[in-house]
Amino acid sequence: MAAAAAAASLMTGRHYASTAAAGAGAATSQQQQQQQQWPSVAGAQESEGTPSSDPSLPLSASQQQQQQQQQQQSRRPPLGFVAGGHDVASFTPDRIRNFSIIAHVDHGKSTIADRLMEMTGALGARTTHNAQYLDKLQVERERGITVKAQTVSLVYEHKGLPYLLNLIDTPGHVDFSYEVSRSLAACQGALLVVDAGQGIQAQTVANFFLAFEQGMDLIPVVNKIDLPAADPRGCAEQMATAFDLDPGGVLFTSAKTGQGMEEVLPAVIERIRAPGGDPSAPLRMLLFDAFHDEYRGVVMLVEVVDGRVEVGMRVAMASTGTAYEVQEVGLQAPERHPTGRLHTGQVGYLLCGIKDLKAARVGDTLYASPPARLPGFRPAKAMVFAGLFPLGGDGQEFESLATAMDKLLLNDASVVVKRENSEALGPGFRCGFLGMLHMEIFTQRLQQEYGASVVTTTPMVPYVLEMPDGSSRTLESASEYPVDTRVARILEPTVTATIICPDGCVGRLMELCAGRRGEQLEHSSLGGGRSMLRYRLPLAELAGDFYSLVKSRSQGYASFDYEEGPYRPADLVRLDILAHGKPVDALARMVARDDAPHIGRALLVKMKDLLDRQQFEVVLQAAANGKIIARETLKALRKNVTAKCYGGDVTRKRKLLDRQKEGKRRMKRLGSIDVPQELFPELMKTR
Ligand SMILES: Nc1nc2c(ncn2[C@@H]2O[C@H](COP(=O)(O)OP(=O)(O)OP(=O)(O)O)[C@@H](O)[C@H]2O)c(=O)[nH]1
Repeated sequence: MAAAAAAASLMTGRHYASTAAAGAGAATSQQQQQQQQWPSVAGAQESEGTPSSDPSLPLSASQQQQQQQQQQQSRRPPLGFVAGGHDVASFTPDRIRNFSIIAHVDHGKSTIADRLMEMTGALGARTTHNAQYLDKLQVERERGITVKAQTVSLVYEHKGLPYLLNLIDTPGHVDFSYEVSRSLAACQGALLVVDAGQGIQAQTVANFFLAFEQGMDLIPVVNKIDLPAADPRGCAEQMATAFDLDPGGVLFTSAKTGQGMEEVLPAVIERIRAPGGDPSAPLRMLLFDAFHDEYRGVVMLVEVVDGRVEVGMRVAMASTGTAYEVQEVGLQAPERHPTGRLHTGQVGYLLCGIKDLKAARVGDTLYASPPARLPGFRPAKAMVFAGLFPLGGDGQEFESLATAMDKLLLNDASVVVKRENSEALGPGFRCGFLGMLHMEIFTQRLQQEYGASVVTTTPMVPYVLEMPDGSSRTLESASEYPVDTRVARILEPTVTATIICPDGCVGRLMELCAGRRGEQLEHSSLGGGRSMLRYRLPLAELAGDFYSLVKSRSQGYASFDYEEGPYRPADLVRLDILAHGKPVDALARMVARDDAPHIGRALLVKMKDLLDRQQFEVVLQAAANGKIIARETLKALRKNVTAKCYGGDVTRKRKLLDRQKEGKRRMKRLGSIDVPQELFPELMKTR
């Protein structure tokens, strides 16, 4: 722990102050010199900016704020230096490690990241909340899952030498493996974490292969060894067998209690190779992530592959050739910490005052003079399409949705977007997502982070239509399926799904897959009471409640992952919902021919349920390829919401009417009928 105690924070002065004291014994003379210089920086600022005042008088709020700001500035190391007194230039590639943490969902990546930050002083005595620091997005905190990869730089002293460690926390869910592969491109190694109570899960296998394909150095970690049900040795053996790793090299940790955590960073330094790259070569940087800052424009996260970047330099994007002046550059530690420059092998942020959100393309190369382009990322392939429309139909709401989308797209480059016009919902966007969860998260982030109100239409997978003349085209929206023209064949995307579960659940999960048009490929035993099932399933069947059914049929013990499979012929029809005899384009969907009658009926019943506030009679019908297969009539109904308030209690009456008005504002006009916003997610779940 001596090394950990001597480790220094990069950023927060409070932490710097405490770690500097703790590490004073180990500090080098350069460090001490640097530490001594900082108070004089503060002193200079005080003498210039602060009017002298009587120290015995209480400070006003603005004076307190000013004092706090000055204290913060005074604790900050000068530009080019990081706390601990290290010049950023002293971190030559051999003293840098860029690593990631990969694991199945919930196996403890973010908690390990938090613990490492705490150990190196990057978090210090943080008390504000218990959620993981790197899970910054509201949606991440609410759902307790990581959606975006995050980056943080740590300084850690090992065998008397300071190292700059760049840690990238990654998401675990299958829908976000695109984020994982992007983060891995900026790393040379990873901690492969497994929960000691659960062992290897489907996403552990998928992430292992992602890292393995990129030739990364892997450190196996068995986490949560404090759990009563933990089987650390068994898990280590599983990892050694499944991934052909040395069982002696497995680390055992509890990120919760801190047990074994002191071995992690020394292992990172000793077992993960330093970044390659040539410090004397012309500058080349890989842009591996970006996000929008309201005041500073586009913030780019980069790995300096060769050379060095400095404030004032001009850098150009390889894809467009557009050049920008570097305004600020620094490390994420975990907040932005300007250093004035970044050297070969370092991972940090870059501000160039870019306002055009489309100018920074993740995966692009940035250079100072044209060198060879770095390999980018494989383009993300959209597997689920859905329409996104503003809740209100006016042009202003559309514009604000468009702006919100641009900002979010910068931070989530995996979404494919094009403009769409719906007869029922007006102007909006057709978006392609990596999966269902990805779609949900994207819309939730639009609402939470950018205040956009959106209506999402029923998601659809991309079908291929083969026409009798031999031509073919991709269908991304069911309303575009030609019911009047003969289609020779419809091909649908499939996936190869892997389910790992306790032996006792196999029967129930097989039944679930068979009911979803699944074809069994493999059923094998993994030993220790666990089985592996592999199925070919139509991707469309994974929409809706599939994940939750896998979980409920295995009491939460099964894990599920999939990879893309081939396209297969399918017998499908276009299912339309008609209001007053007119198809509502936003509600069209493709379904298996045999399922059309019961899905059509279920949709009408659900709509009738949700639409009971209409003020005139509405005829609802379902049609399969243009042929009516079900019908429901919604009687005109005017609820007198104030009926209960006889006796003339005006305030109560007004409250009720206000609530009714509020309800109306959340309505969306679909052709001639008003529907509540909840209609769309409810219909999505119906099958
Ligand atoms: N008992 C115990 N619980 C732990 C340990 N590490 C993490 N946890 C808990 O496990 C849960 C999941 O931890 P996270 O760190 O969010 O897991 P994650 O892998 O980052 O999850 P995703 O980001 O969603 O993939 C949380 O409730 C943690 O408090 C540990 O060592 N012991």
